[in-house]
Amino acid sequence: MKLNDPRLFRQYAYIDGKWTHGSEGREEAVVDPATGEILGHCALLEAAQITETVTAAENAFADWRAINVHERAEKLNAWYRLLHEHKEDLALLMTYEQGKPLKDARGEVDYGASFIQWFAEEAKRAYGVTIPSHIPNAALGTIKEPVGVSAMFTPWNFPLAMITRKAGAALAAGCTVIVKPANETPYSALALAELAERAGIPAGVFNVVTGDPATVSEVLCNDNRIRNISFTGSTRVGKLLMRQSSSSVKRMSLELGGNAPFIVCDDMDPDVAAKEAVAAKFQTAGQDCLAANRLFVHRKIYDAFIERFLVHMQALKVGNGLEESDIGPLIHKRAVDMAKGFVEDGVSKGARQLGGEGKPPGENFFMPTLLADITPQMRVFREETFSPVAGVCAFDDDDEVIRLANDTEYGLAAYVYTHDVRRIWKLMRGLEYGMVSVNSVKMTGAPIPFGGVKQSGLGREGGAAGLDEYLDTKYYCLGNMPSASSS
Ligand SMILES: NC(=O)c1ccc[n+]([C@@H]2O[C@H](COP(=O)([O-])OP(=O)(O)OC[C@H]3O[C@@H](n4cnc5c(N)ncnc54)[C@H](O)[C@@H]3O)[C@@H](O)[C@H]2O)c1
Ligand SMILES: N[C@@H](CC=O)C(=O)O
Repeated sequence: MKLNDPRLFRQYAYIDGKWTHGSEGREEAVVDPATGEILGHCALLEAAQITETVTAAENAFADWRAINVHERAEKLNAWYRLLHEHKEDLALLMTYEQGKPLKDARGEVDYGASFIQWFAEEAKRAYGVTIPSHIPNAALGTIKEPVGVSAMFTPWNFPLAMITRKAGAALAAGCTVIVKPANETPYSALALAELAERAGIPAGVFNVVTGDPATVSEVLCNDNRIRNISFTGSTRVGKLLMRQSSSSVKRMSLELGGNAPFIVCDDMDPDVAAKEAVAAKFQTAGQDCLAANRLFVHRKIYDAFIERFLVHMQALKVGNGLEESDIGPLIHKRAVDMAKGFVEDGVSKGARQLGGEGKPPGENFFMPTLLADITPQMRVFREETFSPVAGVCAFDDDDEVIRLANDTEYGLAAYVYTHDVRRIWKLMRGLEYGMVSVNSVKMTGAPIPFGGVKQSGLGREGGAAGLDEYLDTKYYCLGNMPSASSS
């Protein structure tokens, strides 16, 4: 891996401003999912080292929260600028460890950096309120205070932006942070630590620990000094962290799985809708919580839509992310086997397999596939495929499609395509999802409250709500105050 700035490639954990290996010398290989080559290693820290990290973050908290918010914002803005300055290296690191095409990796660096800048500004407006008093001669109000040391578990599909969306908010609010990146993609996180240090973020404020996920989560979830746990990943692991954290009653933000419906009404041009559906499905090889998993298309345009979808899907180039491809590898062989399982299950229950031809360019690649005529009995309908496998079925009216789309335990994001304003309103209100995007594939960004309902998660990331996840509201009552009136 040839970086312009080789110091961005770090293989040790970053604790209290120091680069640290595991105290027992244990480490794990990090593999390029496109080629299977070993890129390097990451340290497997021992439980005692995780506890020491909490101590460092706890010690740093008093000073960090006390810094004037404008000064904190200055440091965060310096970090933001460094991400842009090193965009090419960060994108390259990401493509090597995650596999996504370089153009998408560059997009993620921009996306990730935008959270840091946005929260640096938003923290200046973390206002409390004054409350007209019901108590004679009292002054009532609220102030916002940082919750304390915050631990973050982040996924391999967006190795940089899922860190900055959490850490940008937490640091801006005055919290200190411990990030545990996915073992598949530690290098983006460690490069962020290197840049945080260069930006002047003090030792102990931003820490990156690597290690066995179960060991790290056991320590962090049970430590009383950790006041907030934020996780992005599978619903299965989210539930595990909730259980582990219950002993110490922590704040929790969970961004879990999605099973996004993509609804196309009969007033749409099938080609336009199909092109958008392909864009909403195949980014990051379908390993995206926002990926359009189930396509619901009005029966009148169903066949035409499928025909155009296949044309756009088959135009996508599958290959190594370093070689101008559109679809890179899946994260590991297990994910390829999962994708095959969805196809086999659907076909065995009557779905038509469309696409998927051609020889994959490597063991971890999967050719984009559409399963037509899917039913709620199939796994592709019920589960998030997290792969380039999509399912499509026809619907006849709006009530039916709302029922079908809501027939899932998930509720993260939904897409609606129609120009009929009455249908837009009906579908938008009827869909049990945290986010509904109408006639647009792009819906995310720093200012929006990203998050789900049902088993897709708790809390919001991004926007003012994202900052609030890291702030406690303190109510004050100043009694017996000299007052011009009783309020
Ligand atoms: N929402 C997302 O952005 C997102 C991201 C990654 C994976 N996923 C989900 O994961 C599934 C497939 O990925 P997978 O096989 O790697 O899933 P997984 O559930 O085994 O792992 C998901 C992530 O959780 C972490 N993890 C596992 N055990 C943990 C623990 N005890 N404590 C803390 N973190 C732990 C892993 O390091 C990994 O990064 C997909 O179907 C998808 O639903 C979702
Ligand atoms: N694509 C999502 C991340 C989920 O996997 C986002 O934009 O935040």
